[in-house]
Amino acid sequence: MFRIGQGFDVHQLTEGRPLIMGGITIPYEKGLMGHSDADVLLHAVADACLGAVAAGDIGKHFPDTDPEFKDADSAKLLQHVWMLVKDEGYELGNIDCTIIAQKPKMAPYIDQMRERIAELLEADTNQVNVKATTSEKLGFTGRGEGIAAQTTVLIQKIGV
Ligand SMILES: Nc1ccn([C@@H]2O[C@H](COP(=O)(O)O)[C@@H](O)[C@H]2O)c(=O)n1
Ligand SMILES: C[C@@]1(CO)OP(=O)(O)OP(=O)(O)OC[C@H]1O
Repeated sequence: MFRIGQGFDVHQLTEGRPLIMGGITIPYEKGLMGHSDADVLLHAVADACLGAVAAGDIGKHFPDTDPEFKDADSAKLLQHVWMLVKDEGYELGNIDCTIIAQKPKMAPYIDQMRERIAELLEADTNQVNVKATTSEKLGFTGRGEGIAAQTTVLIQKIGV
């Protein structure tokens, strides 16, 4: 049995914060603003996983009004989400992610992100794809005001 989920997230770029994408810190003059570490890619992955098991979204599980999640490591949030998926009896089929960012260039860091996401989802790197696109200087991503990420995940029932 298969289930599919999709996730989408946006965070604003600001000075004075590290840029963390897919669990990897990327050298850049700005970082993403948020209650947590604002890892927009891991948030989209977590939302896709929650969607696949009809378990709501990360705001429901980790409210941004809760001081416990202030500056939270999004990798830890995703590990918690993945435990919920596993508890339902599923493993990863595959996951495909898109980062929408005018800058910085993500290409040099894509494989590290794939490896980290695979580790968090207890899967092989070849089950994880991460890609990046600009929005051709259009809209908030194109103006460099923020970064968006979207994800589609397929999970499959273990042993079926
Ligand atoms: N932040 C980004 C955006 C894009 N890339 C890579 O560049 C390719 C071309 O991007 P277009 O938006 O012009 O289609 C894209 O396919 C990515 O490989 C990137 O590394 N980082
Ligand atoms: C992750 C959480 C919780 O710290 O906060 P943010 O980092 O602001 O992220 P967002 O994607 O806006 O929503 C989920 C939040 O509840």
